[in-house]
Amino acid sequence: MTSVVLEGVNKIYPGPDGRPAFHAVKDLDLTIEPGTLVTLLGPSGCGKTTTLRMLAGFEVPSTGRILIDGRDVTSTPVNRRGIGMVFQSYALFPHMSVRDNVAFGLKVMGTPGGEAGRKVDRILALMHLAPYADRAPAQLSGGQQQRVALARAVVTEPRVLLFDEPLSNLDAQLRERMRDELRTIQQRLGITSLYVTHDQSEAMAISDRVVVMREGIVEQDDAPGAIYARPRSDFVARFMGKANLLPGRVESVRDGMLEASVAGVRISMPDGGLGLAPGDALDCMVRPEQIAIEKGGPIAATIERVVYQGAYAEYSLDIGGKACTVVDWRHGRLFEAGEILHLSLNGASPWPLAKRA
Ligand SMILES: Nc1ncnc2c1ncn2[C@@H]1O[C@H](COP(=O)(O)OP(=O)(O)OP(=O)(O)O)[C@@H](O)[C@H]1O
Repeated sequence: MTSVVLEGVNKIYPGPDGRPAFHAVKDLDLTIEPGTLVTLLGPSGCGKTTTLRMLAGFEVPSTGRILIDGRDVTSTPVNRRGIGMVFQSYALFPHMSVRDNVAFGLKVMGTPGGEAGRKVDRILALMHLAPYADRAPAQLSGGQQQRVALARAVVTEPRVLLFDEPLSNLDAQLRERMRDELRTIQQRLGITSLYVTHDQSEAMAISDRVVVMREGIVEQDDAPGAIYARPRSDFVARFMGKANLLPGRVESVRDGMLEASVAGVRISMPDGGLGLAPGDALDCMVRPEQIAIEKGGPIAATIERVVYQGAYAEYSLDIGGKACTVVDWRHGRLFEAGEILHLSLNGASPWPLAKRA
């Protein structure tokens, strides 16, 4: 299995006059361990696609190196990097059958007919595409077309697979199914992969590691669970889902844990490496699903807005002038705007986000 390393990579795009104009990727260090899938996640324009295109070979880094299996490929042409790609637009050949689309890369590589046929058949079966082998792409659904695009990318046994928002053209339900299929295939074949998306739930579901980018800089590079539970910045906390930032004050710090008074309740949490000391003010992050609505709970909150979501209800609350969101699926009835709820942080895993002045 293949490793990928981007080392001190910068990309500065030239302006119309040819002079350096836009710093799209800044001092990027990124390692993709063999067989794993790493996702670049971030808002539009943060440099995800530029990074992917540099790894593919479509863009040349302004400075820095790209290594595949320890070999410097920074100036190796696209077709010699052993990379397979899956895009948002499936980019299938419309006049060719599914089988010929999938076989195309093998043909270009000069794989002998018999061997190519066997490889194509194996991939078509693996991807449940065998019944459609003789159809044209236009006779397939969007999901099936994307599966053909994936089959075409993996049949040549690339060392690295790149995905650029591959599911964006699919409707929500199909997107979820394809996401799971894609992950299963990637893991089964053990192909080292880089995946680009701006959808946080897709990133969480599919990745071994998530790299959150903002304005060309890596904000955090971590396992999905760690990024969600222990974000390193306000930006990451909010990008990964709804986050309540509750003000508090540090009471004590010991052995990597701190005790703080948050919304009038004493709770303990990791110190988050923030160098906090007793008396410091802090912002403490608590995810909405970690706050329990509980009779006799110590925090009183007024409901401002209710959004019913079927499986759960989302409540926008006011806690002494501070906005807070809670989700609830335990109670049979919906609470209403204006009602007072009592909340408990028992069972929550709060996380200190920032020291406040
Ligand atoms: N060829 C180019 N010349 C100049 N600037 C560019 C060029 N390509 C991209 N950029 C700029 O670089 C920044 C990063 O672009 P990039 O496509 O990598 O972002 P992205 O995170 O993939 O965004 P999106 O999710 O919208 O695709 C953007 O501000 C973009 O305008």
